Amino acid sequence: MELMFDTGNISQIKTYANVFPFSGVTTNPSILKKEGKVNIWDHLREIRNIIGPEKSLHVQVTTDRSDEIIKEAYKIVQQLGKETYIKIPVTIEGLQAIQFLKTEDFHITATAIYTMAQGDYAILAGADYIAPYFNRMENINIDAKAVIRHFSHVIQAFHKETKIVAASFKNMGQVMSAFECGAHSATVDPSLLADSLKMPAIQGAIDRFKEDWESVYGKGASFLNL
Ligand SMILES: O=P(O)(O)OC[C@H]1O[C@](O)(CO)[C@@H](O)[C@@H]1O
Repeated sequence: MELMFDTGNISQIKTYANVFPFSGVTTNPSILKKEGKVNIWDHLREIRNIIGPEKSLHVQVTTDRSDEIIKEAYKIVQQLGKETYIKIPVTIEGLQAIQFLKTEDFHITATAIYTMAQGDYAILAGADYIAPYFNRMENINIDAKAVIRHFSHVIQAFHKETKIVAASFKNMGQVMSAFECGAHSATVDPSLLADSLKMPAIQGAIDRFKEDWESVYGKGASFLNL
């Protein structure tokens, strides 16, 4: 089970990097748009520096033709390191690029996945991760859970190495459902993760512990001053 941060925001990554046990950072052009017209290589290098060498960084290509996608992949690894995951939408051109890049030992995250067929092609092409779009599938009445269960079954039944990084979440219920259906990983906006710890019931329980403790040992008492 893995959690990834679905953000390109430096301060958000810094804030939550020491809070959540995360495995990597995923970006796409829409996520990076939110940062404005930054120097993109400096920005992505800074993300890499913050998360360190062990965690994965997923960067999406911005072109459509397979030859351009391949060139972009080379440029991305030249700028950010060979361990960078190249995110490629599963289209005819994208699939062609994925197959080629796997022969060159690139790390690939196949993305923009709405259907079982798209994911299956990417698994067969040797993608390291496939990213099914949970919320976007639900928005158009595709059964996201069935799609993820299908990928999980295919990967296990045919002994494939591909991992499912479920993506496009609008609430934590969707994230938990994705894991229950067999996703290995989920990429989530860190503020959604933080919100899941801010429930009034959690704070209520903590307040009660404090109240009980202080009723015996006095206000402000803790193991530090007893
Ligand atoms: O529907 P949304 O929130 O735009 O999400 C699209 C998803 O696509 C991805 O690019 C897939 O990895 C994620 O970064 C993102 O979660």
